Formats: sequence, C-alpha cells, structure tokens
Amino acid sequence: MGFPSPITREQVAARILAGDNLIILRNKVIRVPPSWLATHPGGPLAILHFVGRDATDEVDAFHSDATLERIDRYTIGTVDVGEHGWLSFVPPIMSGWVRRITADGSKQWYNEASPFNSETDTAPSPSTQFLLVERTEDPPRPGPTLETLQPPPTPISPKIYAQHSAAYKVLHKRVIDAGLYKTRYITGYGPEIVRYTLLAILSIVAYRYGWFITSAFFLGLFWHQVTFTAHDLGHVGVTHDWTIDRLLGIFIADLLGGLSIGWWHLPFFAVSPVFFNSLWSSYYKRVMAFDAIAKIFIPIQHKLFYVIMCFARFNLYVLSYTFLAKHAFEPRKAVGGRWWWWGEVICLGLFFCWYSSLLMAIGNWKTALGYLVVSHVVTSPLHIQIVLSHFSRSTEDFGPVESFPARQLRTTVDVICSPKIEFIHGGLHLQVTHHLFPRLPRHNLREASMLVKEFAKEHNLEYAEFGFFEGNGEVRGVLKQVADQVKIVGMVADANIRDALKK
Ligand code: HEM
Repeated sequence: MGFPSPITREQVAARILAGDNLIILRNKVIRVPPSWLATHPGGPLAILHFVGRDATDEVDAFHSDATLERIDRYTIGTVDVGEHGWLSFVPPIMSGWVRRITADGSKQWYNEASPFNSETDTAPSPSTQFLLVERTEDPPRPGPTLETLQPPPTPISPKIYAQHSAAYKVLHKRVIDAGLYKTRYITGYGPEIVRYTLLAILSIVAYRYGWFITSAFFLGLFWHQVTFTAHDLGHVGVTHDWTIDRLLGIFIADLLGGLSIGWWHLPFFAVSPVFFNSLWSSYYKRVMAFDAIAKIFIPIQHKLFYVIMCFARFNLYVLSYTFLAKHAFEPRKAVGGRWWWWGEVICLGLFFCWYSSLLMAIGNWKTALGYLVVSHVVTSPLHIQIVLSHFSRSTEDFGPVESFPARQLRTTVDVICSPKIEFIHGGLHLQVTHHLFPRLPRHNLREASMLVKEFAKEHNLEYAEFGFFEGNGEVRGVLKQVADQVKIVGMVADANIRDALKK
C-alpha cells in the first residue's frame, strides 16, 4: 500500500496527545484500534508501554507470522526514521496518563499517578528511569503535553542502539533459517511426557499404599516439571497456534496445577533502593507501599529468601485468582473470545475438587497438612530459578531509547548446567535467549544461545551466566545490599528524630 507523504514527528505526537495509540514498526506508523487494545492477548499494557516508541524488535519477537501480517493491516502511514532509527517518545502511561471512559461515554485523559524522575544520573537510579508515585494534587493540565512525551536526556548513544537493533534483526533471521522455531515433539517433548507420566504414577502408587508424604513429594516434582511446559504454552511456543497452545495450557496449568495459564508471576522482594519510596504500579494499578510491614521485612529479606520461596506457590494461587476475577467482566478477547476464561475457571474448579478430595481421603488432618506443605515446598526450586534469572541483574531503566536486545541482555542471566540435567531447570536456565526469542521452542534454546553468544561478543554486550550455587549467592547478596540500605535509612531517620528532640 502506498502512502502519500511521511507523517511528521509533530503529527505523530499530536495524534498521541489526541488519544491515538500509535507505535512505530520499521518506518511504518501503526494505529492500534481501541478494539484491539482492550482485547489484545498480550494485554493492553504491553501495547500502551510502546505508544510513540519503535516497537519493531519486541513485536517481531512476540508474534507469529500470521499476527505480524494482521498488525501490518493497521498501518496508517510512514515516518522518516533518520540515520539512527526513530527517536522514541515517552508513552503517556509511563508518565501516569491513561484514557478513561467518562460519565457521558467519551474517552478523556486521566492522570492516575505522578512521574518520579531522579534529578541526578546515578547507577541505581539513572535520569532515564521512569517511576511513578501516587498523585497527591491535581495535574496542572487536563492531559499529557508535548513536553511529557519528550524522552529525558540520556548518556546512552542512539547510534549504538540502532546498530544493536539492526544486528538483532540479522540474528533473528539466523535463528529462523536454522529451523529453530520448529518444535521437537519427539526428541524434545517425548522424554518430557515419559518423565511427567512416571512422576504421576509414582505419586498415585505411593498414595494407594498409604505413603502419603512420598506421594506428596512426587506430586510436587510433577508440578515442578509440568510448569515448564505450561510456561512454553503460555508463550505460544509449542504448536505456535494460540488456540491449541492455550487449550493445552489450561489443561496443564489450571486443571493439573491449580494456577492460571493467563497469569503467573513472582513473589515479591525489594531489589532496588529506589523502592524506599512508595511507588505506583501501572501494572497492578495501585500504590506499592513502602509501609510499616515493608520496613520490618525488607531489612531481613535475605534471611527469609528460602522460607518465602518454599511457600511461593501459594502466592501464585492468590495472583492467579485475582487475575481471573479482574478479567471476569472484561470485553471478549480478540483471540479466544471468552472461552479461555470459562475454560480456566472450570478447570480450576476441577483442580480444587481433585486436590481437596485427595487431602480429605487421607483421613488424618496432620498428615493431610503435611501432604499440602510437602507437595508445595517441593516446587520451590522453580521459584528460586525464576528469581535467579532476573533479580541478580540490573533493575535500572535506561528509558525508551535503549534497544530491545541490549535491555534483554542487560537484565537477564543464564544458569550454567550440563545438558544431561537441564530438564531440572526446564529451559528457564537459558533465560537470556528466552527473553530475546520468547516464542522459541524450549528444546532449541541451547542451540540458539550459541548464536546469541556470538552476537553478544560481536557487539560488546555482556551475556551473563553463572552456576546455580553462585547465582544463589548473587541473589542473596543483592537482597542483603538493599536490606542493609534500608537499615541505614532507618538509622539516619532515628538520628534525625533524636537531634530534633534535643533542639
Ligand atoms: C495492532 C497491534 C497488535 C496486535 C494485533 C497484536 C496481536 C497479538 C496476538 C494475536 C497475540 C497472541 C500471540 C500470537 O498469535 O502471535 C499477541 C501476543 C502478545 N503481544 Fe501483541 N499485538 C499487537 C501489538 C503489540 C505490541 C505493540 C506489543 C508490545 C511490544 C505486543 C506484545 C505482545 C505480547 C507481550 C504478547 C504475549 C506473547 C507471549 O507471552 O509470548 N503486542 N499479540
């Protein structure tokens, strides 16, 4: 399709300020229709955080070819991207602005939070970092302005990031040409299915013989293992068909594991000292308070790490069900309509039936409690693994200018392990490559990681990896660092109060 003349940067900004959700893909301007925003399978926030930005690499990484063609249909024109690519705007949501339906049915800007930028450019809190805090007074204007959209000055070079981005496209092509998007059903998932079946049989047999704690142990191992396949399905990384992967995902995650495939997340720790303020989460739509409870627990978070990890699965239940409750009255998803929601709710109901019958049939509440605890605690290495791959790395935000590959490499780390025992880590140990190519079938990640390592070396980017035990040490180190800083902040505050009282 030909377009008359390129849309100017000012026109793009004006349309965003008027409420259009425009993203830049290569040199094309895509207008995401409001209907897609509400019903997007990856959620509206994924799109809102890319309004005004070049989202080419992210969009290529997250979508199937068929979806990419569909996205292309929403092109409304082209832009001149310049020598170093499109200089991204700051999406309105990152400075606290969202669109809301008013009483008369029209959509207006609403300021849900205030931006909190660091005035100085320090390592833990760069000037490019966009954090939000609770809004305490009415905004001076009824909507975002041209100024709000301008990215803050950054010491990072757009030229270098443009080079990374161009090289990522070449890398992605190499991964595709090497056939790494082809799922290894027999050699990859074959052994997985045998392993899952064996663990399930061991759990059932032990239960039948009355060896309840042994049965709970194998059930925990079963959950630990199947979660990796649920994770693959959540990323549409098995059949690459959203409907089939979602159906399989609902069966495994919801029916067998009691968790929502539409949502799973991490237990919470503070990993950045910037958190010593209460922050507004544009994801949870609430203030993440640095309150009295946080002040008690954060100073000892490194000591509680493994204890919390043991019970992390309970947190996943809470978050899963909250997610489904919030989506109960949402519009139909563009893919999957509403059946995905009903499928999840019904399968979760069935999960509670089979698991609670299992506990009740034990006939002794102490053993039943032991069964509940053991089956959940055994899954804890999975949670530790997820934390390792993310929390020991940088949490700084270099703003919308940083390229996708540079950000993914900077914020993720691999856990080194022999291919013979990698089923224990279930592919999540190759997190760097997974974050660069989320739809890539898990059993091809090792081969792809070789190409990513070459890419990182060529572009002077760090491909971080550590051993499992070293990684545990790193994470506890980060948690302790932040804990110590909270203690210091507390001591300074106490000294100030004492001084004030003396005066
Ligand atoms: C008109 C624009 C868009 C359309 C029509 C669209 C459509 C879709 C569809 C159909 C899926 C399901 C997976 C698939 O079938 O490929 C999906 C998933 C997803 N999309 Fe989009 N999308 C759009 C824009 C974006 C943008 C700008 C982002 C942000 C970078 C984004 C991020 C995601 C994510 C994170 C997922 C989940 C994938 C995963 O968990 O692996 N999408 N999208």
